Amino acid sequence: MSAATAPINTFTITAPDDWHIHLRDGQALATTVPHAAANFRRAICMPNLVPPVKTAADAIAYRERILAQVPNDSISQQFEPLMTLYLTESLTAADIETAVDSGVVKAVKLYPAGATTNSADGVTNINNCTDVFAKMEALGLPLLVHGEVTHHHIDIFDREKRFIDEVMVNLIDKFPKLKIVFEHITTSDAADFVLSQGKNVAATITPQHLLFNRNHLLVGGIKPHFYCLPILKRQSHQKVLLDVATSGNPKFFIGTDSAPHATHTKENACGCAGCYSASIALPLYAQAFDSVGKLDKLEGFTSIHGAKFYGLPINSDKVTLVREAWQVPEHYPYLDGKDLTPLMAGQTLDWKVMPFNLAV
Ligand SMILES: NC(=O)N[C@@H](CC(=O)O)C(=O)O
Ligand SMILES: [Zn+2]
Ligand SMILES: [Zn+2]
Repeated sequence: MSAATAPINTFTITAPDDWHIHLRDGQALATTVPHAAANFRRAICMPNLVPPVKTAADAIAYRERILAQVPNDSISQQFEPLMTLYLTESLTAADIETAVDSGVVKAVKLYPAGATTNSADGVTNINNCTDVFAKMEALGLPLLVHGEVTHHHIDIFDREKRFIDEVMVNLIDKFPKLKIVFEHITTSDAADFVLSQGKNVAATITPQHLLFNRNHLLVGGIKPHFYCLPILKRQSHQKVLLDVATSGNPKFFIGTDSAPHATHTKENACGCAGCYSASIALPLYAQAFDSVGKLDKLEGFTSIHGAKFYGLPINSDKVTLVREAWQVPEHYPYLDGKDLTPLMAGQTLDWKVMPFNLAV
């Protein structure tokens, strides 16, 4: 075999961040924070707690609860939780100023009411948020969007596309300079839409939407651990997501959407939406990029593009990935005597993050 075709077996990249994670609260933090802190230097922490993170004061208090669970080792100690506010129709422009002044709030999250887990307090009429959007646009505070319409008559597989047509287009029309992250995009429509917009519009992509499609969820029996929102789409969409993620375009970056739900709430007649991936996300992304021969584009996606979009410095330290097969744990302890089943539980992955013991 010539040197040019020899597979890469170990490589080192700038330490990654996660621009979309759910750490939950209370006892859940004892499981989720060590995984996040071992694998990411910074993480945008989603505000869909019960009750949600609605004010700068809530965000400051939540940040302290997260920091209290960061392990003592030198890698984890670098972990910086970046906080978000949950957009409600009662949030005001003054609240946005307070949030920016706090220094801990880095974005505001828009959940259409009823679109996903803990979104009941979200936005019903986006026109009630114009003052908030104007202030965010003026101050450069990003709006993070769960982009799905919620009308009962719209097919679940069409909800992202309909959101683009019915909401995103108008939003950008009214606030052309607003920084927007279209979170966890799942369709070629969303990828094309982001590509067609200016630099202020970017997108996160989860590992599951790069590696899987709806066949993985539904063929040969229903697989609740592949169920998340927005739902996995057909393979043609997966392919486009993989194309844009591995293209080197800075509009697309990591956002694991790691979203823990206790095993019994997913393996259930009415199973919760969300895949837990914080402990395995980097190997999963490596696997996805490797599958199309684009490992050289991984670092931009995991460690550079997001920081630049948020106007934050690039991490100065590095992580090493090694090509070595290992088995994902069947579960992790979670909450009081419950457990948490990660994505790919019991399956073999090709890549390990070093130091391995810390990461998983
Ligand atoms: N992605 C999911 O399926 N679930 C997330 C919510 C979200 O990000 O939409 C959760 O909080 O469980
Ligand atoms: Zn979401
Ligand atoms: Zn999410």
